[in-house]
Amino acid sequence: MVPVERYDVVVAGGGSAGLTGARAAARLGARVLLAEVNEPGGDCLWTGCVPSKALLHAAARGEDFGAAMAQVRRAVAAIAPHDSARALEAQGVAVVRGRARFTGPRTLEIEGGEEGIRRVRFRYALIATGSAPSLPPVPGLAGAGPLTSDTVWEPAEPPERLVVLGGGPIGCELGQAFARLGARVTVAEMADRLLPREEPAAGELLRERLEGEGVTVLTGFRAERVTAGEVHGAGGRVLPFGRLLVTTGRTANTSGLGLAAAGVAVTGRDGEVRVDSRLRTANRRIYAAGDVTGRSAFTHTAGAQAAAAVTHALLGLRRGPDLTAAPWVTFTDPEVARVGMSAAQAREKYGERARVRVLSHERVDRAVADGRTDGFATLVIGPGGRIVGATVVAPRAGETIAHLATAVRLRWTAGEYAKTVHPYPTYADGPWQAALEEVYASLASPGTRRATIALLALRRALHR
Ligand SMILES: Cc1cc2nc3c(=O)[nH]c(=O)nc-3n(C[C@H](O)[C@H](O)[C@H](O)COP(=O)(O)OP(=O)(O)OC[C@H]3O[C@@H](n4cnc5c(N)ncnc54)[C@H](O)[C@@H]3O)c2cc1C
Ligand SMILES: NC(=O)c1ccc[n+]([C@@H]2O[C@H](COP(=O)([O-])OP(=O)(O)OC[C@H]3O[C@@H](n4cnc5c(N)ncnc54)[C@H](O)[C@@H]3O)[C@@H](O)[C@H]2O)c1
Repeated sequence: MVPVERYDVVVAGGGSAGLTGARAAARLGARVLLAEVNEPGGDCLWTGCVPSKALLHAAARGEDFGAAMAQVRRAVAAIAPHDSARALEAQGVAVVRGRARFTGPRTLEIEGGEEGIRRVRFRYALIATGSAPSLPPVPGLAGAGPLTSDTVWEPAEPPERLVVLGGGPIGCELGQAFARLGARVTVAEMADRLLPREEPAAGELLRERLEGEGVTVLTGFRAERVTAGEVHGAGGRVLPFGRLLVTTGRTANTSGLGLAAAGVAVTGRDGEVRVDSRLRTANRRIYAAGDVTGRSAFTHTAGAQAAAAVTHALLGLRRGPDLTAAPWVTFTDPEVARVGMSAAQAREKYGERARVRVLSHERVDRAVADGRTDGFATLVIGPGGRIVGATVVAPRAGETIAHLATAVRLRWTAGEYAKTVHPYPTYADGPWQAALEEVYASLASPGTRRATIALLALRRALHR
């Protein structure tokens, strides 16, 4: 009979959410066990953020394919020790290699570790099992041996005639990187533009940039079937390919987790773990964070959710993460960075009370000096003049968006944002100038103008 071990917190999955959740629980003094089926690190480290950013960096430097792949391996190897079982154990987290499966509302089993099956009883559990690439139900697609973001890191040479199906963040980042590394790339997107969740101008600008680099971009392309070496789209469009890379979305990892035994509900549509605003599942002792919830698609938001979930479970503190002000970045060249609402979302929510300021980077001296005036900054302003969203498209836009995230979180007005003097010449000057324009526009309103003219006249009389 296998003895039952007892822990305050058991974490299933050692990716961005699980690592942060386990460390946070250990820091609070809890007995924590982390179960991970592979090496800890998750998608971000092994097949996601880290390799894709390393690949983009190597591609931007004009390295050859072999050198770029070596850079990918170096980056992963340099970061892996920080997420390793050994590092976690040193931080007070017990780690077991194996697959976790709930056997009841307060128990789970971990199978596959060196010690065979482990039986565990928990006070709280955190489901952090992430997501996996999903293939759309296109006849012939699975049989064509498509690459995904899980497997694209294997080729020794640039894939010849690469068709990337899906022009979201993964498709655009990898499509640009592989094109710069010498592959002939087509990106085929179902929507009418690339990055359809972002400001329309961002997708259009990226399209121009990619086409300028020799990538073929097809929008409004819905794949209907795949035959030997060809993707057939609606309207008779045919795309020949050497390799296919499918980047059309991801599915939550919930199968085989024993969720029914644990009383954890999943959403009907996509099978994600259903959570409330405190990240609690239908079983109040079990929380979930990260991609598996469908409410987070980024490493930083996964970590924020996991830390909030563990704090709530162990200390009862109601500190849900405020993801309305969590920024995100697509690391193409130029980068597309966003926080909060798009212009369209704000107009839908606030109607006439929404205002949008767009500043072309032709007016940002740093962009002029760099010869990179193709970008722009958008400030989305809601009721009371508050900044409710922003987009920056530029080199290193991800750095610029961080300050705007503070503005959105603290509900600053454009005037308050403009009070922080920004360094010159930087790309951060773009949103700052956009905020200043908003301030100048309010100064030009008839009421304010009358008041300043009256004050001027008074001061003239006093100081002749
Ligand atoms: C190509 C690509 C690029 C990306 N770039 C970025 C980026 O630049 N910035 C960004 O913020 N995000 C990026 N992302 C998204 C980011 O990687 C994910 O949002 C993040 O990894 C999600 O973290 P997670 O903890 O929810 O899941 P994961 O990191 O996937 O971790 C889940 C872990 O659970 C384990 N697991 C699954 N089932 C079980 C089980 N039953 N028992 C035990 N363990 C289990 C898995 O092995 C895995 O290690 C990118 C993703 C991809 C694919
Ligand atoms: N830099 C980052 O932070 C980063 C980078 C990569 C991925 N991610 C995250 O990972 C998640 C997954 O990314 P993704 O790009 O795979 O998914 P996604 O859902 O963001 O984009 C998939 C794209 O594929 C298109 N599509 C769907 N079915 C199609 C079909 N049959 N034919 C053609 N196009 C089709 C969609 O319209 C969409 O634009 C996202 O939520 C993303 O935010 C983040």
